[in-house]
Amino acid sequence: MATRLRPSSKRCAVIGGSGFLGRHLVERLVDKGYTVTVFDIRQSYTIPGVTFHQGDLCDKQALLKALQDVLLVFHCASPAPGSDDRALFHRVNIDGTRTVIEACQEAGVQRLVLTSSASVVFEGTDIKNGKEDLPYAKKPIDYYTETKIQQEKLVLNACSKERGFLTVAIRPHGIFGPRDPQLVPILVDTARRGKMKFIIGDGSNLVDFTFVENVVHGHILAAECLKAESPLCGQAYHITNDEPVRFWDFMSQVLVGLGYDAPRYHLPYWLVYGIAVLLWFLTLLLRPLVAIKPTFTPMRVALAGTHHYYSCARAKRDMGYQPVVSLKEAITRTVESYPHLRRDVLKGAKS
Ligand SMILES: NC(=O)C1=CN([C@@H]2O[C@H](COP(=O)(O)OP(=O)(O)OC[C@H]3O[C@@H](n4cnc5c(N)ncnc54)[C@H](O)[C@@H]3O)[C@@H](O)[C@H]2O)C=CC1
Ligand SMILES: CC(C)=CCC[C@@H](C)[C@H]1CC[C@H]2C3=C(CC[C@]12C)[C@@]1(C)CCC(=O)C[C@@H]1CC3
Repeated sequence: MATRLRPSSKRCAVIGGSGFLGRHLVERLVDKGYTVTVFDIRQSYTIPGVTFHQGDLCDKQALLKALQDVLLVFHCASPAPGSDDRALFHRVNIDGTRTVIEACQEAGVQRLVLTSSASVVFEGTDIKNGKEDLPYAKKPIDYYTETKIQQEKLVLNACSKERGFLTVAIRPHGIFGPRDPQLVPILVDTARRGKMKFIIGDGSNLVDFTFVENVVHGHILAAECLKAESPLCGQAYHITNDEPVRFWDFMSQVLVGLGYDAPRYHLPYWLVYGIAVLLWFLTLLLRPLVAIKPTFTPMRVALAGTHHYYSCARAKRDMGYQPVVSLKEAITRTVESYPHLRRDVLKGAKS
């Protein structure tokens, strides 16, 4: 008679494993000796030993196939925050997460680690050293964030010691690092279009930017500490670099590192915010006629002009979290990883 081997605790699945964070997570898990299955709607790379399942997380049957013999699941899939497709956010982040939970429970998964976001408590006004007990935003800054709130609630409420299904949510903030398709590319594109000359507000607002390897470290620690008797069950944890930095200093360091000028001229915060809101209304009105994507959305202006940094004391206390890469080293490594976005290289390519 064939005997079925017990699933190994070092076998895991990463839903969204083809994305920026997901791929870094997969690489670290492989380094640490995990056997990894990736589930994603696209496959963007190959790594020996990593199995890929291409599918939509809203498809329970496809998920069930990928989750066979898996005891630990990381869920870091989401549509990109820049999308304005509300139906897609709802379908993937809310309905899809419900499907992920059901599939995990049916497949006998024991631990689910969700990548949430620190922005679930952000309403566009200052947050200084915010703790996890801040209430969810009543008026989330955009629809993406609204669906991240619902997603986090679904995952945390599904935690059940009785059923042997444990869940935890990691709330990173401002993830950056090599291969990030958002932060540095948006910044460089804005600079190249001559729109990075201005500092919104007085430039003193502190923000968390978190190096991707620290976010990965937080996820793996959470997975390894998530046990029935641990305080992590059904809880959310901020994971940051624990080094809040002036938003405009961070932007300037990246820009100057890539050969661009740092922004210099100040504009009043409320003026820019007001213009962004007006532009947003205009794009809504004109949507049936033309699709415009403004650089200055209210959300981006709020992110650029307010304090938003979070305490990771809870993660330090409950899982012994400490960032593994300092902000200084993280910025250097990130800048070095984008040689193709350097001003001299892009200029050379044009001429
Ligand atoms: N990048 C950031 O600064 C922050 C990101 N987060 C969260 O971290 C997670 C990962 O973000 P990133 O790696 O930056 O995004 P990403 O866009 O690089 O990766 C997301 C992945 O999810 C996959 N995906 C999307 N819809 C899917 C579906 N229906 N079925 C299967 N796979 C699907 C995509 O193909 C992609 O590979 C997301 O949940 C995001 O909300 C939270 C805070 C900050
Ligand atoms: C800490 C945190 C949550 C960062 C989020 C990352 C992105 C939302 C930022 C990456 C590049 C930023 C950026 C702006 C806003 C925020 C980002 C998109 C501006 C549009 C703000 C207004 C400007 O003057 C230009 C900026 C370009 C870069």
